[in-house]
Amino acid sequence: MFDLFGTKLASRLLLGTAQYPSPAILAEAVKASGTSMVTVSLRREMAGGRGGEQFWSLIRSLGVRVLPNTAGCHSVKEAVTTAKMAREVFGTSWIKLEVIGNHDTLQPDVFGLVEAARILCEDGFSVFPYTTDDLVVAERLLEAGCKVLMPWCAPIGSALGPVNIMALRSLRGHFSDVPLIVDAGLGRPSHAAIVMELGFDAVLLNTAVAKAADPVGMARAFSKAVDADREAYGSGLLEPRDVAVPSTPTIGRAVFS
Ligand SMILES: CC(=O)[C@@H](O)[C@H](O)COP(=O)(O)O
Repeated sequence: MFDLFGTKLASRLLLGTAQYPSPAILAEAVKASGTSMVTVSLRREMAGGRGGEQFWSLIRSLGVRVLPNTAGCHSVKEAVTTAKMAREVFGTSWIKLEVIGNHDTLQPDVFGLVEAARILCEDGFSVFPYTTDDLVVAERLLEAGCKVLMPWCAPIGSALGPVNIMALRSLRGHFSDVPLIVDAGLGRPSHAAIVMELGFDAVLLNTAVAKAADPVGMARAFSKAVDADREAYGSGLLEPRDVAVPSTPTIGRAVFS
């Protein structure tokens, strides 16, 4: 069980809902993933007119928690306004906060992110900030009132996997009591396995499942990797070493005369 703001989530895999080949495949992938929470972009779906309404009813029918996000927002004002609209539409004060700072890398504007996070936390939101793996930014977000952090492991949609393991390990080491969810850049189940073995609490991903040849199979594969490597982390992984250590006993050798 994964505890977030006093809410218990059965799965440590969070799933995005964009870019699936069809609504039916999205629904099947969500089921196969066993996820307890999906994220939806308020701006993208509201722009969809009637299609948007159908999308909302599909999401509601999945029976999982919804984490609205501010994807597509490039300023503090846009992000704060979108978060407030999401609170009304979904009846939740949980918000995945994105303030994009660069068009090419889609990396967060960390200055705007901290400012928007402060405004929303003061307004009673539970803010899930999509951030970089920068330690100082993480400290500022916590000071702003965030109780959970969502660092990227690589740019959104890149499928590169964890490109800076040292930074991720450092975040985990510094914030042992803060729920840490890797968000964005995961391309394969083995990438999710790596971050779960580092002790991250959960992962959020979208593109790797939605754009797979078989999104349903890939959702299931990610789910297994997340579960397996959370259990591995909790079971005490061996530290690698440079020297050989015999794994069979060296006493009681047979004596030949
Ligand atoms: C779905 C969502 O919120 C994305 O912004 C998220 O960051 C996922 O990234 P990937 O598509 O790289 O998994």
